[in-house]
Amino acid sequence: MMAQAPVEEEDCPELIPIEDQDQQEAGGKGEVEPGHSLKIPVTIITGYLGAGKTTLLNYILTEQHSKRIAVILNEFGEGSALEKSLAISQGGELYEEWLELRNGCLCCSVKDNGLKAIENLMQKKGKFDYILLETTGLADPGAVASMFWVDAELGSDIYLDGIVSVVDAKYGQQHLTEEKPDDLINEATRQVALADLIIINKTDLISQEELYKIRTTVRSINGLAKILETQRSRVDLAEVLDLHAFDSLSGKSLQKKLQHVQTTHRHLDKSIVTVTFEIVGNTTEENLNEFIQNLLWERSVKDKTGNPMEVIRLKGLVSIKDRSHQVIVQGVHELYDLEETMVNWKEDDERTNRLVLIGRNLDKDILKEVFIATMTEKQENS
Ligand SMILES: Nc1nc2c(ncn2[C@@H]2O[C@H](COP(=O)(O)OP(=O)(O)OP(=O)(O)O)[C@@H](O)[C@H]2O)c(=O)[nH]1
Ligand SMILES: [Zn+2]
Repeated sequence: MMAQAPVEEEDCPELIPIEDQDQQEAGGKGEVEPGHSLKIPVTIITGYLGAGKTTLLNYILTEQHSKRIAVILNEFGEGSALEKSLAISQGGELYEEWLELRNGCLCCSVKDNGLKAIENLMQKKGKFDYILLETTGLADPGAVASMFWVDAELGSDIYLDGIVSVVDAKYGQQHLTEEKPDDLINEATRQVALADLIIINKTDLISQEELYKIRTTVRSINGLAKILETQRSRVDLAEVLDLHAFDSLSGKSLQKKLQHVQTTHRHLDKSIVTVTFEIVGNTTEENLNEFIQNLLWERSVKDKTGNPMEVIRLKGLVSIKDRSHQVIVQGVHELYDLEETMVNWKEDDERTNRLVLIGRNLDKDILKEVFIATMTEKQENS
């Protein structure tokens, strides 16, 4: 599975074992559940060709001195290249090591091998504190994300922290509106739709008006992600790292965010949009699973003209009957996950379900109806 390039041992400093205790106390802020901090976050950095992904990586590596970061340049989907370059920063130093991954199929076979390769590397070199993964400009980050989004029960040492999407301020508009054959969603749009954080980079190259335009386009696709504007991908690292976008730790912040989701009405039926709704009451785990599976797996939920709704990303906080805590719902492509948050419903709280869906052919009214129907149907039965 794993092959090393000839130049290795002499050039590469060995990683020093982490002083677990100190590290956790320094970085943990006490809000991390036990066990969780032992896992290593992976941030996926995506964005169209030349948008500024590598610039962002380099910026993070030079700014960040307290963490040992492994950088993975992911060439999935680029020809038949099986080798992945891996650079590890230790106090700013960079060195390279080649990993060979079999990546015949993007979604499935890479999944295990990719993780295994990183885990092997950790065994050999000691643990990293953080993993940054740059996808190619044409990658579908959803496929890459599913590779890392594995259940805690599977015992992986790694967890998906967030998806960061870099948008080229100058050419982004063009990339995002490009039409693909066969009604496919273009890569740039998919990358924006899936992002937890969007960085509009190269703002030095455009006017205020153009900036407004690209920001509006980005926002209309993804109404949930935070948007930053940068030159040379210079960002506040706290905005990029440790987002916990995929786990229950984001429960509190998501609650706030969900109240400020921006949704736009667009007439182009092919466009990717963000839809959000809130329904008062309780659902059950069974109902909720059914609702999500109908959307993501069966594709049986249709819009007014009979087109199946296509969901790229799904997020929500829901109230499940007889559960004291709010439950977070996460979906990327066909993968989804329900997880109890640490936020509990107070006695006099009104129990509600707030969902955000990003995708195409999404009709809010129909979605609401379907959600409500599933709730009441089962209530009658029980
Ligand atoms: N003018 C300007 N140029 C930038 C900025 N950020 C990055 N660049 C330049 O844009 C080019 C592409 O940047 P990269 O960071 O390599 O972009 P990338 O997304 O990693 O590109 P690929 O991996 O090839 O898809 C480089 O020449 C950068 O120096 C910026 O804010 N303004
Ligand atoms: Zn790059």
